[in-house]
Formats: sequence, structure tokens, C-alpha cells
Amino acid sequence: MSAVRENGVIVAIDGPSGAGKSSLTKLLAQRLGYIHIDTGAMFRAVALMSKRAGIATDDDARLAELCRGLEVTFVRDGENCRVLANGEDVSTEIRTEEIGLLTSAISARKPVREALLTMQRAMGAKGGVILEGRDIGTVVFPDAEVKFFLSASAEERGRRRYLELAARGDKATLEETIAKVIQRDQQDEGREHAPLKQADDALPIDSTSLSIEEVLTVMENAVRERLAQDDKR
Ligand SMILES: Nc1ncnc2c1ncn2[C@@H]1O[C@H](COP(=O)(O)OP(=O)(O)OP(=O)(O)O)[C@@H](O)[C@H]1O
Ligand SMILES: Nc1ccn([C@@H]2O[C@H](COP(=O)(O)O)[C@@H](O)[C@H]2O)c(=O)n1
Repeated sequence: MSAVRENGVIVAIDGPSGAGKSSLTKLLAQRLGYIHIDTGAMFRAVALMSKRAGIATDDDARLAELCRGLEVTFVRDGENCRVLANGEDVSTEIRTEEIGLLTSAISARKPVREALLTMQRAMGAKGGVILEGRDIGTVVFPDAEVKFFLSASAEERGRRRYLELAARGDKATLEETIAKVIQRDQQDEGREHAPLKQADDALPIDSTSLSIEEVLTVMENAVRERLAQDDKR
């Protein structure tokens, strides 16, 4: 137990698409015995449900109503985590590039951000969690004990996403994938509400030339250093 919170510290990992947030959050959570909260998956679930309901991306009233009736939960499945929207497993459907782009539009809407902000704070308040997203260290938990801002060049992030999509049989070209990564960056950084940006007290990590293991070592050392400080208090 952390001297700070009941279940441990709060770790925030923010950064642009394809930087490695989900990969590192999953591994770091395993190393620390912490809960992995994929806030992107929550926004993706809202986007998927809004698409099914035929809700326009700027229809704030209907988006607010949808969020009021939506429960997003995470269920462990071996080493993986399934994403449930009102009990339905939407883990695969929310991962398409189409939903990814729609999510960038949906997540710019204030009612959606307010609804998910409440959910995310409730999920993480007691600590012992790692939340990955775009605004964790700046908006959701500005008092998080450990914050990282994980980035990489757009070309490298596009290459990673291209390999990931190709492995799933997606026919997108590398150039198309890099362009979509840049488009999502611009949408996430340029929006009015909770834009993607590095918290002033976040540790920046540029993973362009680092392996997943190398990034994990930097992150784990930083968290354990903070835990050691708390134990001395
Ligand atoms: N440092 C790294 N070196 C090489 N490949 C990496 C590195 N970090 C992540 N990857 C790979 O890049 C792809 C994207 O990683 P991941 O999904 O974790 O990124 P993300 O930041 O969560 O992206 P998004 O925000 O779009 O969900 C995955 O296939 C992952 O294995
Ligand atoms: N805290 C967050 C997390 C995500 N978003 C938006 O969701 C999109 C998908 O996120 P992934 O991490 O699954 O790629 C992302 O592009 C953001 O538009 C957000 O706004 N805030």
C-alpha cells in the first residue's frame, strides 16, 4: 500500500497514437501488479455505439444521452483484457482504423469527455492503477504520482501501426497509415477540450529508437523510485 493512496500510486501514460502506450501499460501493470485502464478503449466504445445509433459526431445532446446509458468495463482474459460496452464484448470492433478516426471526432465533444472523466476518476482514485490516454496527467489525474509522456516520430509510429494492421490482414499502405497517424495527432492536439499535450511534470520518453523492453525499464525504475520515496515518508 502506498503512503499516498489505498492501493498504490496512480501512473499516467499519455502520448500520441502508436507511441506504445497500450503495450507498455500492459507490461508495466503486470510488473507492478497494477490495474491497466485503457481510456482510449472507453472513447472507442462510445464512438462504436454512436455509429450504431446513427448519432452525428456533433450531436452533443444525443451523445450525452448515449454516455449516460453506457457502462464500459474491462474483463481480464488471461494476459489480455476484454472491453465490454453494456456487457457486450466490443474488443475487436473498436480497434478498426475507421473507429479510431471516428473516436478522434467523438472525443472532442465536451459531454463525452465529461462523462468519461467521471468514470475514469472513479476507476483510478484509490491508486494501484496505470491509465493510458491523451489527458491523464493534465486533466484526469493532474495529481498522479508518476507521469510519462510517451512519443515517437510520426514515421515510426505509422510504421508500427502499419505492421500491426498488416498482421491483421488490413491492406492499408505504409504511406496511408502514416498519414492517418498524423491526422489523428492533429485532431487530438488541436481540439478545445482536453487536448493531447505533455504535462509539465511528466517524464518524456521518445521511443523512436528504443525497444519496448528499454522503455519498460525506464518506466518501471521511475515508478519504483517513487514508491521507495513514499515508503520513507
Ligand atoms: N518501442 C517500440 N518499438 C517497436 N514497436 C513498438 C514499440 N512500442 C510499441 N510498439 C508496437 O507498436 C504498435 C502500437 O503500439 P500500441 O498499440 O501500444 O501504441 P498506442 O500508443 O497504445 O497506440 P494507440 O494510442 O493508437 O492505441 C504495437 O504493434 C506495438 O507492439
Ligand atoms: N484519454 C484519452 C484517450 C483517447 N482519446 C481519444 O481516443 C482515440 C483513440 O485512443 P487510442 O489510445 O485507443 O488510440 C484517440 O485518438 C483520442 O482521440 C482521448 O481523447 N482521450
